[in-house]
Amino acid sequence: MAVAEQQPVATPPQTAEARVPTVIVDDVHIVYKVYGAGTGKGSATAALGRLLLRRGSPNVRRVHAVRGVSFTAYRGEAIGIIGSNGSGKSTILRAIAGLLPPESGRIYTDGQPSLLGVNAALMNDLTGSTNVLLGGLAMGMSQEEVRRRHQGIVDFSGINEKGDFISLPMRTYSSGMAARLRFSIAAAKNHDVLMIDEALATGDRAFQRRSEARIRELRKEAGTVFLVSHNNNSIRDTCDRVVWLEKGELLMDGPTDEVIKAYEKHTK
Ligand SMILES: Nc1ncnc2c1ncn2[C@@H]1O[C@H](COP(=O)(O)OP(=O)(O)OP(=O)(O)O)[C@@H](O)[C@H]1O
Repeated sequence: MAVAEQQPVATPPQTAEARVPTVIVDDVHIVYKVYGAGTGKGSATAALGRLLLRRGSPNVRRVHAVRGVSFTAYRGEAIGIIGSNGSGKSTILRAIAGLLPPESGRIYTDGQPSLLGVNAALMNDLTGSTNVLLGGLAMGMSQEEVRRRHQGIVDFSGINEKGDFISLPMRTYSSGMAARLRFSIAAAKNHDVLMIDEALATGDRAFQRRSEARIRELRKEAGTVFLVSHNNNSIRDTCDRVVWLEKGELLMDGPTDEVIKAYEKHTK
């Protein structure tokens, strides 16, 4: 329309130029398929019969864990992901990390997202020290770089505060100690997108403070940090934005205080 064409083109707000998207989650659905979940017989003969008749297994159960979730994360943001047990928080992180394919919808990422989960694989029979080396190499550091950063990583983890534990096998560590070492190895590198699943919950207050400070640094270095946690204080201290999932759906996405207030009201 002629009138519309004469309208001046609106200039985007200043901040829009500075905001670089790092992760775009667009109407994502994630479905787990659980095999052998039914009550039918699981015998080899029955399976062969199904193969011959070209029928699927009757025992596949579908768990629709994430339902139509959309949001965009920007460089320099720390985003908390909250919600009750089983609401889909870990699932969405695993999908952003590329470990789970969405059933439908799309996920775009800029740079390589790293998922630091409580289950991140370190070798239990190897010493903490060797795990620092292997973990550093696995993240793409050179041997020289890992050697240079080794002491810093050990100090950050606080593993040696009560004796020389770093030279003992990881299986001698408590779950909290192991989680602290995992976080310390991962946080030694600058990440484009770092996703942390509950790792902070296991450390003591001093370690939590160090981790929160490191997360702030990572953000300054232009990364994006996602933090899944049941600890609202951790989220408050670290994140400026929060995404609230419930039963796989996005209930709220906004400034930390607003979303946590609504969540606390909901859970009371
Ligand atoms: N490997 C799996 N196979 C089948 N279903 C799964 C699997 N992992 C998770 N689920 C289901 O997907 C849903 C979401 O689980 P998810 O672990 O993402 O939740 P969460 O919000 O991280 O929970 P929590 O706070 O307890 O860690 C749940 O219903 C769960 O039972």
